[in-house]
Amino acid sequence: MLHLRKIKAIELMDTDINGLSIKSTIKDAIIYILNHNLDNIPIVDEKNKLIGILPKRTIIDNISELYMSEVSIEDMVICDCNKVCIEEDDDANIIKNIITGEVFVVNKKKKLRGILTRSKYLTEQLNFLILSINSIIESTDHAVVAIDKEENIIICNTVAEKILGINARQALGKKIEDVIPLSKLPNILRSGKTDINNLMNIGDKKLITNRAPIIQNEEIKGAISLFLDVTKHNNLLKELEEQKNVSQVLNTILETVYDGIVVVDKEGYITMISKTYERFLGVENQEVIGKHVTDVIQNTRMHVVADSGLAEIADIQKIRGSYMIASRIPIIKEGEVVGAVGKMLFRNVDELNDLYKKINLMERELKQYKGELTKLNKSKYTFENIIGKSKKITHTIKLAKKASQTDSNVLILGESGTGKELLAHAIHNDSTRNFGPFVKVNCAAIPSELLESELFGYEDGAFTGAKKGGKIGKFELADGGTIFLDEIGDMPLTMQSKLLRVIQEKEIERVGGTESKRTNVRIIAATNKNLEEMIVKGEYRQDLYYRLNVFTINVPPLHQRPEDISTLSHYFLNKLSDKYLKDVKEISDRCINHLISYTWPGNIRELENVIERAINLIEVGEVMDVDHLPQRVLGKEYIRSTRKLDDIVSKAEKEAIIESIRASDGNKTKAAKLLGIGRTTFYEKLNKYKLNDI
Ligand SMILES: Nc1ncnc2c1ncn2[C@@H]1O[C@H](COP(=O)(O)OP(=O)(O)OP(=O)(O)O)[C@@H](O)[C@H]1O
Repeated sequence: MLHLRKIKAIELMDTDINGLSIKSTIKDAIIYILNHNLDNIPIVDEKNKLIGILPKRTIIDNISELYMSEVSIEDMVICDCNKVCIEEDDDANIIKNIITGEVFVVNKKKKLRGILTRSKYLTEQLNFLILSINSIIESTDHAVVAIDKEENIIICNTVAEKILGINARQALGKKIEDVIPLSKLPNILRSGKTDINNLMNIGDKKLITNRAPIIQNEEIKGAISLFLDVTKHNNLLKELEEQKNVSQVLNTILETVYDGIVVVDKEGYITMISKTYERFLGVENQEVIGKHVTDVIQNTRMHVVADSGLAEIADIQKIRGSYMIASRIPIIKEGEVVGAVGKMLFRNVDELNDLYKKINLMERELKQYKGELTKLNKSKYTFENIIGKSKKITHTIKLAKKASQTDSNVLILGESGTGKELLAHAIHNDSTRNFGPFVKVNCAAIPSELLESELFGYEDGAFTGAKKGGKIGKFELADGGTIFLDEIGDMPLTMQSKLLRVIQEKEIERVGGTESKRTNVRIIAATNKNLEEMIVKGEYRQDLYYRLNVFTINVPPLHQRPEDISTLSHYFLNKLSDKYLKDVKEISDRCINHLISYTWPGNIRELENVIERAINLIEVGEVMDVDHLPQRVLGKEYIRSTRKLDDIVSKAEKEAIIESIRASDGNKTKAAKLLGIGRTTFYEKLNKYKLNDI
C-alpha cells in the first residue's frame, strides 16, 4: 500500500499572484481571467486580505449583458471563500478534495500569499513516487525488469545488468524478446496471471523469478519480473546438507560408542555428550546441553583444556565415586582453541564397575606397598640408642646433633663397626627430614656395573635383563629424605663422577632414560677408608670429596674410649639375653677387665658378637665370666688351667659346635660336616650341651 507524503502548502504554492480589488469593474475581471487561467478570481481588499472569490463561470454566464460594462464586480463576489482557501502550513493534500483546479494560500491574517494548483501538486507527488520506486528498484538484490504492453522494456535495474549480463541503458525501450529471450514476460501480458518462485537457469546461474502483470483500470498495461540469483544459496544449501549428513554420522557415533564423550565450547559449556556418558551420569541430553561442564561433571578439567589448549591424556578422574581414565583434547580451528573433546575410557556402564573395582584394589595394594616401603626405608635409631658416656663419643654425638640441624651433606669417618650407620640414622631422625625416607646403599656390596642403575634406576628396556616397566632408583626412593651412602670409599671412579653431577645439579637421570628428574635428597656418606690418601693415589675424586665433606664427623674407635666398654657390654648383655631368653644380668669384674684390656679391632660390632657368643655359652644361673670369652680377647697369656680337663674339653666342644652352626647359617648337617662328625653324633652333642634351640 502507498500513502502520499504530507507536504505543506507553502512548499508547493506559486507566489506570483495578485488578487483583484473589490473596487474593480467587470471589465477588469475579464482581463484578469484572460491573463490567469483560473477557475476563481481571488478578491482582496486594500491590504491584500482575501475577502472573497469571483468564479470565472459567473463572468462567462453574464458576458453578453455585461460586455463593455463599467459595472463594479462587488455584487458578484462570493464572500465565503473558505472552500478554496488554505493556510500556509496546511497539508497540500487537501487539493485532492477540492472541485476547482486551484486553492488560494493565505497567512494567519488572511493575506493572500500564493496559489496552489492541482497540476503542480500532482506533478510533485508523482516525481516523489518515481524517485522512491527508483530507489527501491536500485537498492534491492533482485534484478527488476518491466515491460509495457507493447513488450518494450521500461524498467531495468543495475542488478539486472549483473545477473542477466545486459546493459540497462541500451535495453530500455527495446523489445524484451531481443534482450532477454527467456524472460517469459510476454506470457504474463497475455495470461494476466502472477507466476511466483519459478526456478530458471541462465548460463551457470540459478535464478528464482517472480512475474506479475501491471494492471490499471482492469486493463493489463505491462508486466514486471523480479529475478534472484540463488547460485550461492544453492551451494550453501548443498554444504548445509553435507554438514547435516556429517552431524548425523557424528550423532550416531555419540549414540553408540561405549566410551563417554563430551564436547565443550571455548567457555566450557557442553555442546555434545554421548549416550553412554549420559547414562553414566544419570542425566538427559536436553538438560545438560548448554550447561557449564563444571555443573555437570565432577572434578572435570574440560574447561581448563578448552582455555589453555593443552591436551591432557590418560588422567585419572574420580566421578561419582568411581575412577575413570580421562583424555581431554583441545579443538583447534584456524590456530585458535574453540573448545575441547573429552573421552572417558570405559567399555560400558557395567564393565565400568569391574574397572572401578580393579583400580580400587590396585589403589589399596599400592597404599599397602607404599606403607611397607616407607617402613623399610625408615631410620631405626635415634641419639638415644647411641650408648656411651666417654668424652670422645659425647663430642661425636654433639657434633652429629649439630649436623642434624643443617641440611648439608655429612661425611662420617671411622673404623669398621664403630657405629657410623647408627649415627647416620640418628642424624636423619633428628633432622627436619625425619618424616621422609631413610635409604641405605652399601656401595661396596653392589657390583660396580649395577651401582648406577641401583642408585638412579633404569627405564624399561634399558639393558638386557632389565625389569619390564623399569625400576626406581635409591635416589628417587629417598626423595624428601636422606640417602645413606655406606662404604663411599669403595665407589668406582666412574660412579664418583656421576654422583658428583647429581650433587651439583640436584637432578638424576635413569639409565636408558632421556629426561632428568629433580631430586631433594640429603646425602650422608660413611667410610672406613682414608679418602685423602686415596685422592693422592688418584683413586678418589677430590671434587666429590669436597662435596661430601661439608660436615665431617669422626667416630672414635672403641679402644680410644675404654670407659664405654663396661656400659656397652652391660647394654648388649641385657639386650641379647632378652633375645635368647637367658636371664643373664651380670658380668664378673675379671671379665670386664679383660674386655677393657682388649684392643677391639672390630670395634663395637666385635664387642656385640663377643657378648652374644658368651650368652650362648652361659649356663642357667651363671654370671658372665672370663670362661665365656674367646681366647683372642683373653690374650695368649691367659691359660684356663684352673679347670678340669673334662670341663675344658666340654667348653671347647660346645664352642666349636656353636661356631660351626653359625658358620653354616644354622644348617646342622653342614655344621656336622664342618666338624667332621656324623649327624647322629652331632645331634647327641646338641642334646648334651642343650644347644637344640640355636
Ligand atoms: N654407641 C653405640 N651404642 C650401641 N650400639 C652401637 C653403638 N655403636 C655401634 N653400635 C652397634 O654396633 C654395630 C655396628 O655399628 P654400625 O653398623 O653402625 O657400624 P659402622 O661403623 O657403620 O660399621 P661398618 O663400617 O662396618 O659399616 C651395630 O649393631 C650397632 O647397633
